Amino acid sequence: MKTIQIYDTTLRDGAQGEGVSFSLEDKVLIARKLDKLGFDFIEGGYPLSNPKDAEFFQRLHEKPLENNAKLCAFGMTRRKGVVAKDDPGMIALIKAETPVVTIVGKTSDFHAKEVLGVSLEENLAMIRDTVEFFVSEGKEVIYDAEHFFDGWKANADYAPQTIKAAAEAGASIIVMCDTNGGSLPEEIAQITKEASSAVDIPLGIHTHNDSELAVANSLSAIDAGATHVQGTINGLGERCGNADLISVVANLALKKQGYQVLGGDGSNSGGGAERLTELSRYVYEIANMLPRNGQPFVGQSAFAHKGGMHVHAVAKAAHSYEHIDPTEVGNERRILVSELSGRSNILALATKLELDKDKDLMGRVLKEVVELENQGYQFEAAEASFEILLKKLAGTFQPHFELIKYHIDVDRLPDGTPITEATVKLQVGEEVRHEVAEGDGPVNALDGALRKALAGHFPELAKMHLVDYKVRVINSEAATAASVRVVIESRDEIESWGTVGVHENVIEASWMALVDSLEYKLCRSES
Ligand SMILES: CC(=O)SCCNC(=O)CCNC(=O)[C@H](O)C(C)(C)COP(=O)(O)OP(=O)(O)OC[C@H]1O[C@@H](n2cnc3c(N)ncnc32)[C@H](O)[C@@H]1OP(=O)(O)O
Ligand SMILES: CC(=O)C(=O)O
Repeated sequence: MKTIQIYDTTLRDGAQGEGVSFSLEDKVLIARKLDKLGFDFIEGGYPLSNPKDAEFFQRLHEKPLENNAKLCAFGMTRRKGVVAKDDPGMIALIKAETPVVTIVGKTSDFHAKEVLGVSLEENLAMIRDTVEFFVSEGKEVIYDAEHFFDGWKANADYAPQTIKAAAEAGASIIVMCDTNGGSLPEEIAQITKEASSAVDIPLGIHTHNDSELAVANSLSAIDAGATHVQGTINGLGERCGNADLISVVANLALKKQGYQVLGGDGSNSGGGAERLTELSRYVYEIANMLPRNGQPFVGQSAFAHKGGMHVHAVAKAAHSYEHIDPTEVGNERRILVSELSGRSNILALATKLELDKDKDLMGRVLKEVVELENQGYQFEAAEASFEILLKKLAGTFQPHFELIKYHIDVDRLPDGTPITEATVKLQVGEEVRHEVAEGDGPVNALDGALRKALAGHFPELAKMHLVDYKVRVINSEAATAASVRVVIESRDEIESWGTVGVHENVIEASWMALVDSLEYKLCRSES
């Protein structure tokens, strides 16, 4: 069984992705999470680059990681014409006080000559001096060979000299970087084999996803002998991102034979992979990014079945349309309801809700879904509305409140400020509640008034909030008389859920989606 070291660079290369910006606190939280989940190396940042990264290392020095992950500080080789110990980059790396430093250096003769503007000999000296300096300071040095594959293809005499210089100077691993992300798996395999005869220390792989091959290229290098893989959670990173470690780990733990990762036992039974979904969502949440539904293994849609024929087969044998059991990566199977559904979709959801599964009810629900989708409803992103519809048709739905009336005023002050006020009158049990609220717009005001009216009876509503509101015109040829579909996403501390409303009037469509959202929360709180 071969152990593959997993090296995470979400906090450094991941932060180089467009739209990614971690606060110091975010970085600390992510590092601790990765450590807990058994990652071998965590690259925390580039201390020369900015005070936040430098402070990150200080924070982790004061309160170190608690498990086995080694913390790495990243930097480049010494500048041309400077003695390593006097280079500000080296000084910043020493100050980071990490057990490991990761040094990026040039493999490509073009980059050395044209980009750095140094001779090929000076580039080798920069690599050698830098690695020797850190080794003499008692550091483990990981050497990231930038543009490794492109450099090797362009000059197969010079590229090996660069990694030999790092190895002879005491680096512990040479990491072959597909920096521009343009290589193919067969090239990666071939060059990895050639590199392994140039140096006798372990090889690692670091790939970018510009050709959508970062994960495949990482696996290809591992099959060709690399024992260390670098990447980021969810594939965040410069341009099109880095290899997504979620997929790399899942493939190594569950698909490929003979590899051991994240402390798993290498038995291809999920060891190390069960918390990947949790990790992926944690990083999205901290990065304040929307998760990618179609992300392999961990995305919301990774095990979502929509077509009636698929759902019919999955009910008999899940593996008929699933490559692994979703629980092996901590994900779950979802059955979607739409006009493409058959009775099997409805049956699966009724089973989940423990509803009576008579054939007649399933037929009625399916007919209603097809009819409503024809009017513009969509239940795919509105599972909570579907659940309420199912209960209504099954006769088990008990509304928690009834609308008597709502009223909305939008005024514009002389200075141009718009003011929106909503009044809601509800029957809640024996009581009539009449409340008014102001809001940023009609829906916000309506939501405020509705919650005020219900707060006394249902304090649990305080724990939920709206996270997304989408409006779509659905029969645009009818111009202003067109219907609109409103989809609202809500969440509480446990889950998120979607609801839908369709009407010619956007306020009424919003009201329908709002009411379903609150009713769903109240039903869940009772169960
Ligand atoms: C493949 C990768 O992802 S490598 C990591 C890339 N990440 C980043 O660039 C993010 C962090 N970077 C930074 O904060 C800044 O670029 C710094 C602090 C490192 C340097 O900033 P500056 O000194 O203003 O230089 P600038 O960014 O404009 O240019 C890079 C400099 O590094 C030099 N350089 C680049 N790579 C190397 C290397 N491997 N070894 C030595 N010097 C290098 C360049 O020649 C250039 O120096 P020059 O202007 O004297 O020619
Ligand atoms: C080191 C690195 O990030 C790269 O070459 O892509």
